[in-house]
Amino acid sequence: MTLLEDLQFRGLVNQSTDEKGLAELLESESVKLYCGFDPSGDSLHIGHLLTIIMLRRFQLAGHKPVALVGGATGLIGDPSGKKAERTLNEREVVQHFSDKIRGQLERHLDFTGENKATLVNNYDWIGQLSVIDFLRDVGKHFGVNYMLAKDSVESRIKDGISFTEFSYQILQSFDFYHLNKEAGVKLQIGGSDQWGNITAGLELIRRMNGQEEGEKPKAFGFTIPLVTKSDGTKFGKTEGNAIWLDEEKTSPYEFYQFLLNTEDSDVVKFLKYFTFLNEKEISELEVEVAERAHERAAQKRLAEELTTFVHGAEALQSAQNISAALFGKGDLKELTGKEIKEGFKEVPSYDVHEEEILLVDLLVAAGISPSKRQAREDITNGAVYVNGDRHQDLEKMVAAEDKLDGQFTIVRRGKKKFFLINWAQA
Ligand SMILES: N[C@@H](Cc1ccc(O)cc1)C(=O)O
Repeated sequence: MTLLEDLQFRGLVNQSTDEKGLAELLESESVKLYCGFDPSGDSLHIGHLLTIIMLRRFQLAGHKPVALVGGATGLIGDPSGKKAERTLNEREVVQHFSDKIRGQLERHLDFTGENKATLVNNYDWIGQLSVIDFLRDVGKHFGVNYMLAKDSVESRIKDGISFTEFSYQILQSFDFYHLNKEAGVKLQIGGSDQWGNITAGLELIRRMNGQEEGEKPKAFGFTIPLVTKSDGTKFGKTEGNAIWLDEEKTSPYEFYQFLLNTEDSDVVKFLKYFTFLNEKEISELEVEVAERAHERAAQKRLAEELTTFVHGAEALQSAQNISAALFGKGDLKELTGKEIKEGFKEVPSYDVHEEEILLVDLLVAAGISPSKRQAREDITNGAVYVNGDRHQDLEKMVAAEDKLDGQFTIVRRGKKKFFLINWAQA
């Protein structure tokens, strides 16, 4: 299978310029391709992951990915796919975001070997551009009508768009021209909302090179589809929060659980999009979904592959330990302090300042049982677990031997109400 055939199989081809020409090019040489990431936040999210993985796919097929950090374009703001004008971030903030994004790209791409990835920042060339040069040398090639007809602009005319965001497409076009001329980049890829900016860049390359319309193109554009879910809700969010690649913002455990919870109706598509499993492996998992959906083999594989890709094998192991301890046969007492913190981030917690405390008193103080009477009843009924062990003794003291990692005790009431007890350092 050629790279493009593989991408077709995965459903990853949204739009492409001159598909036949591109197919020929990709089969005949090692092609430099780029994708840009604007620093509009301090982390990339799971939506960006698809384009990062795309760069990897090209790289594995022998091509050379260039990841661009939009140090300059991030100061302007891409109107593509946005319903309203953005507020500009301070320069220092964009600088800080750029550093973060660059670090993430460095983690997820491969910078070794013959067709190693490279990183660039468009501030390095756009930052130098004088307004006179920009308007004379670049702006002259853009017709205002052409610019107005782009979706990103057209959809905003009614509610208003600043000259700043209106001009964004010229900057991204200039990047493509610059990278084509200076580094031999022949292909730009991006999400489906980037089609307008990418084709504007191709037009600029053609004009700057004095080519006629219809002449053999010097460069190509390619977009991947927007990730959609069968239930119509937005992909990449849980309870309104985005799934970030930064482990401080979304822990590997949360990331793992997010993928594990993929619907049966989406999981095969996501395996195709996000993993490097081949056609045969994917169709085997497809059979699993159809015949033994409750075992969630496909979801497990998806979660494993992606957690490893983003956070590494050790983090996957941790995420699985936490999941087992919380939902399965795992042992809470085997968890490290870090794993406990990750796994119990969302459960109610309570700080104890004493060295030890009577279990009955703890249940009341921490609000686990509503009254002392109820607390006694809960214990004698066998509804109370300390670190996974049931305790029915009303005299039970929670003390040193119940402190996990010297710091935590996990109390459970009933089937799945967890509470985290923090032993405050004396
Ligand atoms: N406009 C792209 C990012 C980008 C920036 C500069 C480029 O040259 C290319 C792409 C986005 O918002 O996702």
